Amino acid sequence: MTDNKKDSAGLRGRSAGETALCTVGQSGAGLTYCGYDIADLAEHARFEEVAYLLFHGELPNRQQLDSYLTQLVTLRKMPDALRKTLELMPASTHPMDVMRTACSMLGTITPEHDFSEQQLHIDRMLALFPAIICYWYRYHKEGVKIDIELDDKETGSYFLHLLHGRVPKALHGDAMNASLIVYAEHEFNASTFAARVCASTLSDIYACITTAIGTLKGPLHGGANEAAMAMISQWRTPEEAEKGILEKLANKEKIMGFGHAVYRESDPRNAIIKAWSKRLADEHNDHVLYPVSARCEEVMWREKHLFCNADFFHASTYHFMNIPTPLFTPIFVCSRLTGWAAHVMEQRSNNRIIRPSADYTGPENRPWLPIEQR
Ligand SMILES: CC(=O)SCCNC(=O)CCNC(=O)[C@H](O)C(C)(C)COP(=O)(O)OP(=O)(O)OC[C@H]1O[C@@H](n2cnc3c(N)ncnc32)[C@H](O)[C@@H]1OP(=O)(O)O
Ligand SMILES: O=C([O-])CC(=O)C(=O)O
Repeated sequence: MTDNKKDSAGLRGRSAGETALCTVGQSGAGLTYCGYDIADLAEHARFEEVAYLLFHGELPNRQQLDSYLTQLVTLRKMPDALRKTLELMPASTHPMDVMRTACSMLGTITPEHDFSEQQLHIDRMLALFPAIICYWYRYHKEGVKIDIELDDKETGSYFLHLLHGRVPKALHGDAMNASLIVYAEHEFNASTFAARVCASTLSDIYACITTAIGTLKGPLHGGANEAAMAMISQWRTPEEAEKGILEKLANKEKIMGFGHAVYRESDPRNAIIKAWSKRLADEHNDHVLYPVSARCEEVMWREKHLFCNADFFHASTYHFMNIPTPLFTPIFVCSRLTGWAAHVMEQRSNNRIIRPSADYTGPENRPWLPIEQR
């Protein structure tokens, strides 16, 4: 039998290539995008500035940012065939399957013929992804065909406007902006690595992003924010939360939104998103969800030395903005698309097909056995 929990399982701790996009967990620099600290970006930048940084390696100046924002607004045009596909998908479809299918479908309508076109395709996805999920959601849940060609300049406010049918409060636009920034990029995480593997075969950009969406869906990766919401919404008081967490730990259950493959002591994004959760909890006069979440954090640290990752306080943050739980991971897609796309471009710029080896653990060579003798 294989020891499938050996230290190297899951390629943990092994370098699988180079990147100039991001550092994760280096001492003295918890998380940086192209050399900029995540705390500075989340406090001072707009998400589209960060997207530009990841795509071009440098922050835009005012004129570059303005023209990029305008370009993204002009790309908010849903092809008819995609609109019809969204209407045809069953209301019971998992929202991440909507994203995955719509991305793939977009690649049939506006295929990437040549890598020289990559930036336009990436920008089109960035412009359209919020509309894809909100159009599908509101069509199936409310029976309305929403107008997606709104003129909100920023992706986060645009998403909330599409979802709720009104211009969001500035506070909520800012919370979404910070959320999109902290989710944008994270080195060789599973979905990004999957995108790079796909890119390394010289496949097209829609194939790479579709691969990444499928990989992000799982509860051990992007799906953890929804799983965390499902968990915390069971509890009405911090005491109930403490009891519930202790029971889960006793049953050897994984607690979603805790732990990380790279960070050991804390996830630098947690302080940022937790602060947003607190601001929104105060705005809502909440005395349940935030204290319950804070108690989970305390108990997990005390019992297991496990800390909240980027997903945990996203659950309450999104909930306070009245975002339905099934849309949490699709929002992650709208953001991480920037990191995925930047990695695809980086892979393409210095490509060799990614093809590691495996340590064989199967039977020794054996003679062929005719079917009658088995
Ligand atoms: C955006 C993101 O993708 S962030 C990650 C989102 N995912 C989650 O929140 C899911 C919950 N967390 C986990 O499953 C894990 O912590 C992962 C997948 C993130 C990382 O997995 P690994 O790198 O294997 O974790 P690590 O090596 O630190 O695990 C050490 C031990 O802690 C345990 N552990 C890790 N996380 C948790 C958790 N959330 N709850 C309970 N126990 C945990 C592991 O089971 C392991 O114990 P074992 O050796 O007895 O099996
Ligand atoms: O890096 C990882 O393993 C998971 C991830 O995508 C993140 O934390 O944002």
